[in-house]
Amino acid sequence: MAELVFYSGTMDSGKSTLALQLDHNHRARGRVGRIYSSHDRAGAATLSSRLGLSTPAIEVAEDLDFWADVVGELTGGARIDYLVCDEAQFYTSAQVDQLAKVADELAIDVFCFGILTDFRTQLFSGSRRLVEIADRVLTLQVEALCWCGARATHNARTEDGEMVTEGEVIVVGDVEDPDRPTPQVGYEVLCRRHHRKRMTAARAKAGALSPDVLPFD
Ligand SMILES: Nc1ncnc2c1ncn2[C@@H]1O[C@H](COP(=O)(O)OP(=O)(O)O)[C@@H](O)[C@H]1O
Ligand SMILES: Cc1cn([C@H]2C[C@H](O)[C@@H](COP(=O)(O)O)O2)c(=O)[nH]c1=O
Repeated sequence: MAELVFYSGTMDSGKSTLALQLDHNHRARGRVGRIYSSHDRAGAATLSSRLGLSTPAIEVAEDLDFWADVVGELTGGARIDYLVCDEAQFYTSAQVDQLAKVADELAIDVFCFGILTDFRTQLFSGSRRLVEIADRVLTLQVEALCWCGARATHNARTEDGEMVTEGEVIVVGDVEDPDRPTPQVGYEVLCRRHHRKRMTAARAKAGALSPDVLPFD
């Protein structure tokens, strides 16, 4: 039985690396895959990892129909054993339904990778649908860490180091180096406690300059 699997984790938790590794392992055993991504940081029609590896991919625009795309390829004589779908949070709910149909009706394994929630802590459309209908939802084992050392569970958007909670849902970007002098729009992974308090690494550093007074709130 083919499966629809959702690998999820915060930004910078190794999802794209795992997607590339999974594709490599399947290809090494003679299986044929089809790779999709959406709004990758390295540009359109690419699946890239921060470890430096990347591969061409089919760009998933809002009007891409996975079912039609895969059936078209098969009808043209291509072989497809599995799909790798990165940045799946950006897919529409209907596209995730199409992926489920591909798994169920065409016996093609579908491996999706993506973040669960946006910078406002709300589920992305694609992730919501995947949580609802995937056969398995797996959390990545390599945990990204908050600046305090706790497991990072939230993706914060920052402007000049300050966390923001309003704006467009999709803004392609990267996790910032907190030591960069004047970062513009970027992302930082935080634990829930520090996301609630809007305490980014930059703010924590600024706060450390004033003496600690009990209670530490
Ligand atoms: N220089 C490095 N050395 C070792 N590991 C690194 C290095 N740079 C990045 N990584 C690893 O790569 C992970 C990010 O991989 P990536 O696949 O791009 O993440 P995601 O797709 O989840 O955003 C980091 O969490 C870290 O484990
Ligand atoms: C939280 C959040 C993220 N994004 C963007 C930023 C990146 O381009 C991708 C996540 O990629 P990664 O491989 O998991 O690091 O998503 C966004 O557009 N909106 C958000 O709220």
